[in-house]
Amino acid sequence: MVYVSRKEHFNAAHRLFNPTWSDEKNSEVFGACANVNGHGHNFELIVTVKGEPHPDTGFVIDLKVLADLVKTEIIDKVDHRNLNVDVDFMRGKMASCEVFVVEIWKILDQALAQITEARLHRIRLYETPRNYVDYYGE
Ligand SMILES: Nc1nc2c(c(=O)[nH]1)N=C([C@H](O)[C@H](O)COP(=O)(O)OP(=O)(O)OP(=O)(O)O)CN2
Repeated sequence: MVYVSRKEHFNAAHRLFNPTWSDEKNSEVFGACANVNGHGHNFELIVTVKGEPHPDTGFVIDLKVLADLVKTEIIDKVDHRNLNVDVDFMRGKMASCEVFVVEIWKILDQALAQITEARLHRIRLYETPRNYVDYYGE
């Protein structure tokens, strides 16, 4: 089994708040991340796919194919957007990295299954250079 990864970059804004809570409680729990007009991040998304190298190509997946898939399925939908208001698959959800990475997984897992036998292994999402989350589909 070989693990192949592609890293992409995007900018997006979000606001962390729970609409069922008061402004005071949101500020208490989320601090400045609950500010009404949101805040932005330079995200890094690392998508790792696993599989056996194909005997003819030596590829688990053509990295150009993986790059195009991540771009069309995710980056084009989130880059320079507000996750709370502009991104269909995040509408009505908490815009935390944890929730975001699970939604990204659902989309990529389904899209990959249509083009290859290689499987999604991990999605790593950096929100800042020091904060990141990993999701393995479990
Ligand atoms: N479990 C989570 N905690 C937090 C999330 C999240 O998505 N999941 N998000 C945030 C904020 O959106 C943001 O990431 C906070 O940034 P900040 O604290 O400024 O982090 P930095 O790495 O830029 O700065 P440090 O000073 O190094 O912490 C908050 N929590």
